[in-house]
Amino acid sequence: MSQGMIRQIELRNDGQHYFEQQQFQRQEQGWKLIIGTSVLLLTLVAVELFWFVPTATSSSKSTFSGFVAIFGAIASVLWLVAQAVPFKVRWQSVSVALACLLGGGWALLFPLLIHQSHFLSAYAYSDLFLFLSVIAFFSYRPALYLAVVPILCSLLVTDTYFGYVDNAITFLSIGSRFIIIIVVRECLYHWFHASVWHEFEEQRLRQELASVALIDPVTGLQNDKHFELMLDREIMAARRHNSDLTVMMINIEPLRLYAMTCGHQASDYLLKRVTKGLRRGVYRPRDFIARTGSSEFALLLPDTDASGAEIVAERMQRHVHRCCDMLVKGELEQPMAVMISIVEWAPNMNVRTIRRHMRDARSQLNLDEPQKWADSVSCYDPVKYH
Ligand SMILES: Nc1nc2c(ncn2[C@@H]2O[C@H](COP(=O)(O)OP(=O)(O)OP(=O)(O)O)[C@@H](O)[C@H]2O)c(=O)[nH]1
Repeated sequence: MSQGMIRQIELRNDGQHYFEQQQFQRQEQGWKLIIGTSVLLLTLVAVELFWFVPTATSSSKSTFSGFVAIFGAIASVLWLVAQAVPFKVRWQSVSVALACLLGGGWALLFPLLIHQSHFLSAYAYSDLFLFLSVIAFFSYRPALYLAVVPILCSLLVTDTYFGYVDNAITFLSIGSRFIIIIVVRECLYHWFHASVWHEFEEQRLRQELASVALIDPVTGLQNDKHFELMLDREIMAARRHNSDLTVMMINIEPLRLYAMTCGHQASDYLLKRVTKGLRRGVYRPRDFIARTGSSEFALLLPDTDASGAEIVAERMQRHVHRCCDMLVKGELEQPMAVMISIVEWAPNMNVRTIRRHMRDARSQLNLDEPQKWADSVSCYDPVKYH
């Protein structure tokens, strides 16, 4: 879960990119829907033509069979090509090709069947195909129009040519179908757009919350939870590369006394000054500082042994004093004390043992006795302690 969370934070998409991704996915579902619809409708036509229409001539049956064979073969080849090309190309050019083929195929089949067998169910099937094309291709306008316009034209041509209904009514019905297609497409598109943006915002918020949950709100440093994640990561890296790793624990007093005397606002300000001092004390980008308790900080120093860590510790003490001494002296009798314990990692240590050593090192500092507070840098030796 922890690795996943970090990866999620790193993966910051912008909204437009996320929207396009969703459109690609929607398009892929659309092809499946429209191919399934075509197969179903052709099966229905076949069943009706071969078993239920007495007027069906043998030439119309063979026209239909030949047509289905050619149509099916082209659609299958196109589908196979679609699987081989990159997703983005597939989404646009293959959608257009597939829509053109399916719409054109229906538009051609439809007048042929009516002409040869007076197969009037074709009207209902064409309307069903129109309706499902709108649902399938609404997220990509060119594909939608290439699927529906040929069928609308063939309805118009068939009716006008064969004179099934009055011309004016034909134009009116085709026009109204077209208006319905545009309106339904716009509604679906706006609904899709709104829901994708809503989802994106939700995802962004979740990422933000996850990152906030790893940061201490007062100092802006990473918190104890994040420190543990990083400690785990750095232990794995040190083990893999056979390199040094040092963990430093920094207790700063009298932070609690300062908070009790001067209030929380002043104490927050002092904490920010302490943070500034700590940040100035480290130079390497991989060094990781966290606030692990109310007056306790921890520092991870990859590729650094205990003697290197001592150099960093003394530098940190200097910077913290420079940033905070004036502030503390003005309010308290007690001088500022920066007490640092260093734990050097050894290959037999994991997060739990390091944590335990950190606790032991802390207990050696006599933090409960203010008269003993003074600047110190000590290297914790687990062997000596136990
Ligand atoms: N992790 C870490 N180690 C440091 C830092 N500064 C000093 N050290 C350690 O102290 C040793 C001696 O430090 P320096 O006297 O500055 O010499 P250096 O080798 O030029 O240090 P770098 O420029 O940090 O490589 C280094 O080899 C490190 O082990 C620091 O900011 N971060």
